[in-house]
Amino acid sequence: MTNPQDISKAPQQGLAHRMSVSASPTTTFSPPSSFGRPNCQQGLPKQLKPFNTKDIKILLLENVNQSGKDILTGQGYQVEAHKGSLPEDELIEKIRDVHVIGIRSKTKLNEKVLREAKNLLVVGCFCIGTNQVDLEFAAHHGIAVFNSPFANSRSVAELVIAEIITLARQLGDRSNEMHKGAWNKVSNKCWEIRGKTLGIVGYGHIGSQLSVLAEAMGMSVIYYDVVSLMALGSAQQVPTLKDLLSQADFVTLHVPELPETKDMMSATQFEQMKEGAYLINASRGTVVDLPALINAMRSGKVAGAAVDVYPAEPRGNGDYFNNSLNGWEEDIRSLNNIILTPHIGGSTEEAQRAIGIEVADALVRYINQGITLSSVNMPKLNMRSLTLDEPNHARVSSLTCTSLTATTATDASQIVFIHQNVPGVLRKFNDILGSHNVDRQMSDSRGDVAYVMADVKDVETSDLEEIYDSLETLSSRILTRVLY
Ligand SMILES: NC(=O)C1=CN([C@@H]2O[C@H](COP(=O)(O)OP(=O)(O)OC[C@H]3O[C@@H](n4cnc5c(N)ncnc54)[C@H](O)[C@@H]3O)[C@@H](O)[C@H]2O)C=CC1
Ligand SMILES: O=C(O)C(=O)COP(=O)(O)O
Repeated sequence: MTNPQDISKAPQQGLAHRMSVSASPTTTFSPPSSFGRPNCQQGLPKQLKPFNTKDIKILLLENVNQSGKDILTGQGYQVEAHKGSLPEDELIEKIRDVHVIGIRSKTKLNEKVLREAKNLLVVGCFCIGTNQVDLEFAAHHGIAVFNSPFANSRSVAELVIAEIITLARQLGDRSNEMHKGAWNKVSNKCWEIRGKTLGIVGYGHIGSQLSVLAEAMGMSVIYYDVVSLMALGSAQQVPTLKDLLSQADFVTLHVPELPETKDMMSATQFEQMKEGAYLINASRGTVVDLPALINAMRSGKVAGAAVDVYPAEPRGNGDYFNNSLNGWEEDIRSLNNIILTPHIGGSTEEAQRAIGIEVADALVRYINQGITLSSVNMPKLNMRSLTLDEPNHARVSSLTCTSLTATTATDASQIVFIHQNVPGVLRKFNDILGSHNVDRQMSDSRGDVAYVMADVKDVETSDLEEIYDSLETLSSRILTRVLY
């Protein structure tokens, strides 16, 4: 096993001493010795960076689970981890230097921040939602984004089940009263949930899982979604949100943050709800107009609510949460029968451990081998055989976590070229590679960004550098990487 080499200092050694970097305890990825110009922001100074695993700098924010950190440090990457998110100016300062950033739902990677991320190759969202990242800007600048699409779905669904009963029985209020020494035994407006109708808005991973659990407890389930989706059990899709609101005793929201879902529940929609119905929001804070919810609760139209997500959330634990953060005039905390939780829908040991593994594995596969299979903003490509690799992760999870591991099936050098999806690029790409032994090649596009990978056999480092330099001159180029 050779020590990783800094190619910018000793490029001639890259091929002769093929890298087999310290084997990760969790993966069998082909570790790269590689070079590329991760500085993909057009117009910015070029920067040659070696990508030996120990040179990869990773910034993890928002308390990413140890399972993920272990995988990343196991690869030899430099990992800096923070418990909370960072103020934007600090984030900008730090993101300039790193190749990889791992975040959860709070850190906003908007255009302003990403523009500064001159070395950034990839973003790992250690959560489901990716609304906090400007995905298009990232793709256009060669930054792949990965998430964990369903590892915390069950946790959210279980929380919602707990909240349905808690609201129906006013458990929050009774508990608060007891904490203050007040015995208040009431049955007025406390209900069983058996036979009641649950209206699910957004029948995706979470909504459909919830549907099954709710039916098991004797509820009738209706759902509204913008696409026609197969009903699980006896659930029924309704054609409009209004239909759902007029029939549901409990309304629960499971849509992503999108322009179309902003204030999806506002004064008009609260009016359309049944008298004394309940609202649960564990999706995104922007989906509910909270002042309108407060009015609906004060008028008695809405008998209770559970809110897990807010338009503006504190940066980390210990930070004060109050109205001024969101600019509401009325204090949501003064209402009866309202459960307020600090965005904990996906916060279980099981979910966080599974997310840590899934996203860290995706990052390793991308960094080391350019595999974009589960990316949310890049064409999905892989040229390596993937194997299900359970034992590697037994250490971090005894649950159902399996991991797709890329095997080192080739001794070829790999060229990764992210480019604008315009006519003629593949011809130019193949002209550049033409005189070499191209073992395998794959390409795909997603909108106006395209991705091509090629395995090239029996090439000298000097040839790879020439290929690299030639690709860099193409006007369509977004990012070139050479992994070997
Ligand atoms: N509170 C928490 O800790 C967590 C919150 N979330 C949030 O929950 C959201 C939903 O998660 P998943 O179920 O995994 O997403 P998903 O993508 O599997 O399902 C979302 C569903 O919403 C539907 N949809 C989109 N726009 C809609 C609209 N305007 N009207 C009606 N339906 C619409 C989609 O067609 C899809 O079926 C995530 O995007 C995330 O923001 C996710 C995990 C944890
Ligand atoms: O997975 C999601 O989208 C969530 O909202 C959970 O976010 P978190 O990882 O708890 O910040």
